[in-house]
Amino acid sequence: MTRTEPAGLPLGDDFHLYDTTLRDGAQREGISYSVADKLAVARLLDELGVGFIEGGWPGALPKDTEFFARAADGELILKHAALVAFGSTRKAGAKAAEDAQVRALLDSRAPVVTLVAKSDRRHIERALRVDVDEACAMVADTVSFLVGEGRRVFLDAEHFFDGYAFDPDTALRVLEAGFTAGADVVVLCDTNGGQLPLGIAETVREVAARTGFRLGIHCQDDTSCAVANSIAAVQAGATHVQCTANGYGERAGNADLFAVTGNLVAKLGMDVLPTGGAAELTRVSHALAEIANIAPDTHQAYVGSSAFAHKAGLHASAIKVDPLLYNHIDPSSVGNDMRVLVTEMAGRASLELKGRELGVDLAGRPEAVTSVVAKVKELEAEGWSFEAADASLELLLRKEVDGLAEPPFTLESYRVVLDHRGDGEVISEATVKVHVAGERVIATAEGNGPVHALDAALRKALSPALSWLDSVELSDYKVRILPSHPGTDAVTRVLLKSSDGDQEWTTVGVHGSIVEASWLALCDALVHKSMRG
Ligand SMILES: CC(=O)SCCNC(=O)CCNC(=O)[C@H](O)C(C)(C)COP(=O)(O)OP(=O)(O)OC[C@H]1O[C@@H](n2cnc3c(N)ncnc32)[C@H](O)[C@@H]1OP(=O)(O)O
Ligand SMILES: CC(=O)C(=O)O
Repeated sequence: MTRTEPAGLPLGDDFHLYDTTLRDGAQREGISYSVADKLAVARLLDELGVGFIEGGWPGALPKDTEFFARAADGELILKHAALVAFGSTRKAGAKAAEDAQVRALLDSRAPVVTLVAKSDRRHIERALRVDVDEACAMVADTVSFLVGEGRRVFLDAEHFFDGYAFDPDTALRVLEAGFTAGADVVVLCDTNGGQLPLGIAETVREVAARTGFRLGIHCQDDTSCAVANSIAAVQAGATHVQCTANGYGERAGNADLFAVTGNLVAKLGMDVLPTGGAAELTRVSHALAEIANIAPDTHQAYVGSSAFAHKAGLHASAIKVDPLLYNHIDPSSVGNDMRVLVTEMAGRASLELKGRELGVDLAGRPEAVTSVVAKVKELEAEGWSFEAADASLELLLRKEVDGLAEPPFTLESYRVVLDHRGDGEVISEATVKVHVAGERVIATAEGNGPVHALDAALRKALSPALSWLDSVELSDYKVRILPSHPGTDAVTRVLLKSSDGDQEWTTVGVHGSIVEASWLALCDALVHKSMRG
């Protein structure tokens, strides 16, 4: 097969890790990147070491036009990646050289252009409203024009898998039109995301055998198989894989860059990132979630904060022997950490591992371990939850193991009243009576709610004696009402996150009253701080 070679651009790269967060990822409902966001995303992806960053569609979206202009004017210096402009082939019946959208791709000054082309005959005839000859001419004309202008061109064959199943000859003719005109890679797209891995692998293998073209893969996630489909395509011979950060994308999203990369590196042994890049996966995933303003998915494979969190006691007992017995990889190889959760599902091994993490020496203390495990199970049955409240768990553990030092204060009583005034304002007032530094102190304070008032009164009572108190702030407060079991009342669980500027710690309180549940969590927070110093 003869073809026009792109002028002066490298073709020797064996495998392409291609990111389209800034174009296809931005098609996710709820994402709207500013130009500054786009530049920040591109810098992070480049730091990670992807080979190609698709920056958007210049000429179609003003923000994307500006992004490419600012990038080319020096605001984006890429060390690893090449910047890619995305756009469609020329319009039917026109000339590529005169098509405004095609010219905008050149004007973007991006060294690489990815063109989207329809390869399903039904789309060609019904959406483009042209015949297959004209569809192929649109591809060939646009590719050869851009290659002639010195651009490296990739061709995204939209709806390829559906189109190939419906009419393989048409689908292959579109690929051939692109490849012979000089496209470096023809990318088989599962645009509707309806494929499954075995079918993808079979088609990729068959197309590779029939054409000999360099193939890429682009999978949407409508069957929740985009990552599996992408990996299957690579195993079947694709050497260019398109993904988006955290799987952001139209509808159900795209293949997640972090899972795809994790699999390529850890499972297939492919060096698709520069040295040290894999260990950056978790950091970059979270940083990109921050820019997209989407909370990270804690259960995301490889990079989620729960991806290596173990709750089951049986897992912990094996992990104690060797962490790899229950982890599919070393979490640090992708920049993540293993965590052991102590809950009602814990066994002795879970607590021993947690003890190591918290710095509590449990060696030679089997009775204490057994007793704390039993206590945790008992409390969790009543509605307590320690998996997110390490500080309360540590207090429980230390009390059993070495007996806690004297708490910094003891409570004699507290009282909270709610005052609904004539003008509609609701004020809470709390009085606490505590013993601190050998004295009995009574303090009263107001707050905008009962817990706020109680916290304020306690601080007023304690701060003359406890110098560190002012540094402690409540940084998060979560309340959950737990449904009652037959014959019991509902209980309230409060999780309190505290911070002293250096560290954060979480405590838990459970009671039928939200005020008492909050008080228990608040006391644990202060006792924990005084113990840690
Ligand atoms: C599978 C994907 O995700 S591909 C990426 C899709 N991304 C986007 O669509 C986001 C950016 N899109 C846009 O800003 C606009 O849709 C634009 C600027 C591209 C086009 O806007 P408009 O000119 O108003 O046209 P509209 O969006 O209604 O329709 C698209 C036109 O492109 C044509 N078209 C669609 N695909 C192709 C293609 N591969 N090659 C050439 N023309 C195409 C359609 O037939 C239609 O032509 P018509 O106007 O003659 O009916
Ligand atoms: C190109 C693309 O985004 C798709 O076919 O899904």
